[in-house]
Amino acid sequence: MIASTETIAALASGGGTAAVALIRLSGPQAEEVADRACHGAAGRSEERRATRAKVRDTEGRVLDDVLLTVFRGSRSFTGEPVVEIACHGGRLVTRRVLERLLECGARSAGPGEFTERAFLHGKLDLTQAEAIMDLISAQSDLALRAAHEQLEGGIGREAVRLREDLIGVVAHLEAWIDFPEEDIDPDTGDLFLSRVAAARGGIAKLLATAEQGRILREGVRTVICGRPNAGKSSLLNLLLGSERAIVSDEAGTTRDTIEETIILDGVPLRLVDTAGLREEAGGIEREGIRRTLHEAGRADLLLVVRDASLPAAESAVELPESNRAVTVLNKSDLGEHGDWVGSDGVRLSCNTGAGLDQLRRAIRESLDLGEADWGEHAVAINTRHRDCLRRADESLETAEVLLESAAAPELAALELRGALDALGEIVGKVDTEDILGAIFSQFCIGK
Ligand SMILES: Nc1nc2c(ncn2[C@@H]2O[C@H](COP(=O)(O)OP(=O)(O)OP(=O)(O)O)[C@@H](O)[C@H]2O)c(=O)[nH]1
Ligand SMILES: [K+]
Ligand SMILES: [Mg+2]
Repeated sequence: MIASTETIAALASGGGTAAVALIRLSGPQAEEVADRACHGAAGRSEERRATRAKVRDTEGRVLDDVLLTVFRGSRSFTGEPVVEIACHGGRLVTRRVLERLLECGARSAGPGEFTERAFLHGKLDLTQAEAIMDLISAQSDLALRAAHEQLEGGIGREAVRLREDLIGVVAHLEAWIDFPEEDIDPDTGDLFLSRVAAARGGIAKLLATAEQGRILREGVRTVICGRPNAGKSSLLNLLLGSERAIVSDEAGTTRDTIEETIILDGVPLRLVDTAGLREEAGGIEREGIRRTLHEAGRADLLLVVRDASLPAAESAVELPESNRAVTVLNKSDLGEHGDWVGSDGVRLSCNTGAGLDQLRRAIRESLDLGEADWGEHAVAINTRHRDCLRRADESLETAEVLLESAAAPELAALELRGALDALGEIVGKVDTEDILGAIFSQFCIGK
């Protein structure tokens, strides 16, 4: 545990005008600082009980009437003394109260400093600290749920469990290297291998949630593309429920990409309307088409819109390969051209809205993102976790090869330690103490 010497202060609530704002003080002098600003009110107040007080300037004039809550000892969010001050939420009044606290001995907190202190005091692991950010920035109910599960330690626990299993393996292997005369089971080699394989299985499971994690945090990049006048902008507007993009019967209306986010069954979709694709375009339109192809190339999902009242050849488009694409056969209200009979695709009319439910279902199915599919693993890793897990897995893979050949157990042990470090990074812990602890408790070597 690391004791901070400075007391930090910052506005914990949003910066706009509101009825109430929350200012947080944290550090060894939190109570003294509040007492100086409020003439002893913090010291007189009961712990974890909101108490009325007045914040006063140097001349004793009242700056604001506030509610103080004092958290003594380590029973606080940061794990150190904290005073929370609920003041009136005007911009000027919050600024004056905060300035007064700085005059009384606090310093301005840096970004994330309260959470960092909570981590340093062992109140949170790194994944939980990250979950706080996810929680605040969640755009959908599903993202919120994932953030809550991560905050409750879902990912951290799994990383710690994997790591503890491996600590046992390293301890065993190192004991075997250091004390070859000790009784070693002839099956030990196989046992090592099976435990490493089990750890890799656990890592693979977590890694499999990376894509979901990205989608929850960033949304599904959904690019609407097709020939001019197929009804792409009409589709964007229909999905949004507002007339965001210009719709007209003039081919080439949309020149630049337009982006908007919708939530579909708890999953954010970042919809991108694009310029229609056609060969004969020139000038600005050609630049628009270049952008369309660029967007299509980095899409998670393509919505390929075709005017089904026309012959198929008139709405054909060449697009980058995509494993996720939904074909929309638009303008179904005009009657379907014979070319389309029996072909796949969602029949839709942007004019009447007929087929919208089917389209929503088709999108959901193409993404495997139904709420039910997520039930078991609402926790989804972020890119930092993914990088740590990949490194851990690479080390384990090398260790497996070394263990199989039984040629260099020292190198295998080194690789395993590399994996432990990478897993430890996920929760923010890297040390060797626990390996030593495991050796002594399990093997009684010193006897
Ligand atoms: N009848 C009918 N007309 C539609 C439907 N959807 C779009 N339209 C019409 O088709 C024309 C083109 O629609 P847009 O949404 O501008 O088409 P777009 O694909 O965005 O066209 P560009 O931006 O020029 O590439 C407009 O006149 C729309 O009113 C539909 O479902 N039925
Ligand atoms: K158009
Ligand atoms: Mg358009």
